Amino acid sequence: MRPAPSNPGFLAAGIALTVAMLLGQSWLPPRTMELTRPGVASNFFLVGAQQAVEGQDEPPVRWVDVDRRHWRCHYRGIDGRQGCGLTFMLGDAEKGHGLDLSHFDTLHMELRYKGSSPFVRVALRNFDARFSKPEDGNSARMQSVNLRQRDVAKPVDIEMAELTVPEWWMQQFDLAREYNRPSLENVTSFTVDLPADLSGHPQDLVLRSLTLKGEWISRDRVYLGILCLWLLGASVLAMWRWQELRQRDRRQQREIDALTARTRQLRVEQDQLRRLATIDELTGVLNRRGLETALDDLEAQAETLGLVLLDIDYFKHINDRWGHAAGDEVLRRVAAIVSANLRNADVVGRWGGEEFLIVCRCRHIDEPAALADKLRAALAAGTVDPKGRFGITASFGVTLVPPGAATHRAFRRADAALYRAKEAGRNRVELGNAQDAATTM
Ligand SMILES: Nc1nc2c(ncn2[C@@H]2O[C@H](COP(=O)(O)OP(=O)(O)OP(=O)(O)O)[C@@H](O)[C@H]2O)c(=O)[nH]1
Repeated sequence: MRPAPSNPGFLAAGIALTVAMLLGQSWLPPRTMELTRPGVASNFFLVGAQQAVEGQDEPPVRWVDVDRRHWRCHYRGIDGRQGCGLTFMLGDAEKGHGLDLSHFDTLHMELRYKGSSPFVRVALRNFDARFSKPEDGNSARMQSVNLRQRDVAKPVDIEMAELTVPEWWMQQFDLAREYNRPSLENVTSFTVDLPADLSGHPQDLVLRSLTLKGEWISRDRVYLGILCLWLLGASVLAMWRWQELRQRDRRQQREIDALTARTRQLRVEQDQLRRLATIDELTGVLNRRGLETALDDLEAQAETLGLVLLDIDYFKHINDRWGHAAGDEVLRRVAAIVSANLRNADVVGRWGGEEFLIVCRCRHIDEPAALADKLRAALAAGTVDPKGRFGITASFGVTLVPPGAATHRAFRRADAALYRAKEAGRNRVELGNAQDAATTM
């Protein structure tokens, strides 16, 4: 996954985009629609009496030059308000289908007017399917603005928001208020006319241009777009960061798991090494280091201990006669027979060569002495050669370690007793000095 963009980078990009959107909106050329251009309006025609009147050469309302949209009105002998205007039909007005002009803001008009009307009216009709009827052109909502004659002397921009629904139209149709709001979504006609009593005065009008202007994208939409962009950007950034954090979290979790597994493995290996360092590889019982550690622990508990030193008789002879491998096997068997005859709390280890040391908690020398004799009998009776070619015996030196006494001195006594057992003919148990025999708890 690519890294998330930095906050300052994101901010700079957002600001640049915002400025570009605002400038782009104001630099965009305006959206225009020239209503007088051929083909834009579906039709256009004059409004007013266009029939010749008896005794007059010309009709009251007539074209002077239709291509230049130049017309004249002159009502003679007819009082009251008379029509004098030009109407453009938009869309398919007969079916009630007009044009949506809601995106236009202004109407630019160039009109040359000479006449007596103080006002020029600009009006459009919006067909509203809720109440307008195609067969009644007047039922399309009238929306108009009156411009003073001097205001149209030069080109004029009319805001579409200036259009209002005239009172006479509201009264005529008597609709609920919400139907009387101006709207430009379905405009069916556009009219420029004179809202005054024109009788007796000639009116001369040339509509040079009538242009609708608007923005391609309204400022409100640009603001909304900018807001959406910021929200989108912030959401994307937040998601990105969240993903990043999740991935970092997973990565760290994996590292922690790997470290935990490695630590566990190291602990196992350490235990194995510690065990190997204190275990005799050949026999599986403690080695001398293991025995010394066990003795230290037992010594610290300040209890009376019995030491039994075991030495296989004529072991050299076995090696010489049956080979070193047979000697190794004897050592393994002796360790197994001894271990099988001990209590859980007793400790056995190989002190060196063919010599084993047994340590047990006891109250009297009789106890280790009895244990030594039991082992002596077990070894003498046991099968130490798998092929049954020979048997073995062992000699024992037994002594006590009183609470708080040093084991190395006691060990010397046990060794001396073992020596005496060997001297006395082997396959024997000898106790340490007379002091041992007398020691009790
Ligand atoms: N196979 C084998 N032999 C060993 C091992 N360690 C020591 N020995 C042998 O044990 C023999 C001990 O011989 P000695 O000290 O003379 O004792 P012994 O033959 O048992 O005679 P006594 O103790 O007097 O009865 C030596 O030949 C050593 O080489 C071992 O791990 N494996």
